[in-house]
Amino acid sequence: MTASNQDPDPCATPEQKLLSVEEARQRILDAVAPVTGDEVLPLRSALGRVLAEPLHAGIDVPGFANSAMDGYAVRGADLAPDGTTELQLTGQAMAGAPFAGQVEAGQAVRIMTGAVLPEGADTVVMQERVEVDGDRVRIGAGQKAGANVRHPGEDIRAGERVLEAGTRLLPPQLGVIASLGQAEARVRRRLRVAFFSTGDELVGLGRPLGPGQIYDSNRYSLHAMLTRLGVEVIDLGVIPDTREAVRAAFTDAAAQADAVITSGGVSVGEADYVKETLEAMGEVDFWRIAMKPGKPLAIGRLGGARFFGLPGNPVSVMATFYQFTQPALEKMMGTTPSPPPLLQARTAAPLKKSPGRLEFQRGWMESAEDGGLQVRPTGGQGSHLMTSMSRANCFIILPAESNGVEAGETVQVQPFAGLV
Ligand SMILES: Nc1nc2c(c(=O)[nH]1)N[C@H]1C(S)=C(S)[C@@H](COP(=O)(O)OP(=O)(O)OC[C@H]3O[C@@H](n4cnc5c(N)ncnc54)[C@H](O)[C@@H]3O)O[C@H]1N2
Ligand code: MOO
Repeated sequence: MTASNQDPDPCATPEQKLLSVEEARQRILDAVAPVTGDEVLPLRSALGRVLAEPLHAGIDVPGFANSAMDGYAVRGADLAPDGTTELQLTGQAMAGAPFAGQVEAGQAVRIMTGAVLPEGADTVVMQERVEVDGDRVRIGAGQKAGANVRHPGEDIRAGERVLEAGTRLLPPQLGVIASLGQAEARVRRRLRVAFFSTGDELVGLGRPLGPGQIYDSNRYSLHAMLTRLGVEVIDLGVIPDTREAVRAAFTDAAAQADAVITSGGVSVGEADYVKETLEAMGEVDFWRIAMKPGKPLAIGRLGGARFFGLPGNPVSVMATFYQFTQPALEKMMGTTPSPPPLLQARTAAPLKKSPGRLEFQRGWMESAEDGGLQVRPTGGQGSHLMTSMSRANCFIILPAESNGVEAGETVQVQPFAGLV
């Protein structure tokens, strides 16, 4: 927090009231609703989809009492509390091939993990605790009656509501549904999201750059974020900067999508056709948010579709998508937005910041030697500098009023990714 950290914020406009990130997120969430429509899908096609109705169990899981260990099924009452117990081996129970008889007093049955617990037995002694000599089984002292048995319905009871409507079907949920023997799930229809880029400086990949031109990279990061979110991606390409082309693109997008996303053209620059067309065709608000990157944002409606006009700078696109668009799209998909948890980490390097806007700096967090979390910035923090984003695994979130952080101070971090 030295004076040298207080570089002036080039985007600071103190005369204007900026919306807080929290207020903007809440307003956007309040404005959207889940889309209607569902379909039945085989489980293998349902990854990432949202359950349209609660899922009830048709069977108990486990369906029968079974062994948690490879060992010997016995009657607990036979186990001598202080000495060795000697029993007679009378058969075997394999997973999928139950023992047909009954375990009587003084008897034991060889049993494998997952095999049905034979009638009469209520306990499994793991084989490491047992000596076998022909058909004699000797069990050491200290084995507990009732041990190593998995009970019917211990995980799921028939009739129970196992998953709520709105649950995202990820690997654990698909595993649970499969354990119930259900081959299909009723899920919400896929959300349709159209997006395109505008700007005469933008060139598609693989073409040579003319003077003042840049490659259209935002459409690729947007495509990737939308694909990971699990929506139907409608990529309308780069739209030329003419009134007719922009109008046609918006009409096309609104006709086929639930949400339309653009990047660029939402700040105070010379009026381009995006702003003009939006105002003519829909209801759109241009907001200024107290965050960096990502101050300007256009939010509204275009025909039946929701509109998200993200700022053009490449890091701003990603930061505003993660903070605003993703939660809104998740709500439209019928699920509850689940932002990554906010963690505390010690910064390994000083972090520059001017007071004014909440900042989402890009960082790399990892476990420190003392077991805590440590984070360091990944490079230049300008909203046009994508390499610092590409080397990061988290945002370092610095409060609006902060004027920088010294190495060793604790900061808030938000990881980019969870487990698949
Ligand atoms: N006088 C002011 N100027 C700016 C302000 C301000 O408050 N007053 N805000 C700045 C901030 S913050 C941002 S963010 C940008 C946002 O501007 P726009 O959303 O209008 O975006 P553009 O001007 O169209 O583009 C900004 C920047 O991003 C590049 N860009 C645009 N599209 C793409 C794309 N598809 N792929 C890669 N890069 C793209 C574009 O070339 C510009 O460099 O405004 C500041 N200015
Ligand atoms: O806020 Mo802008 O999005 O810094 O570049």
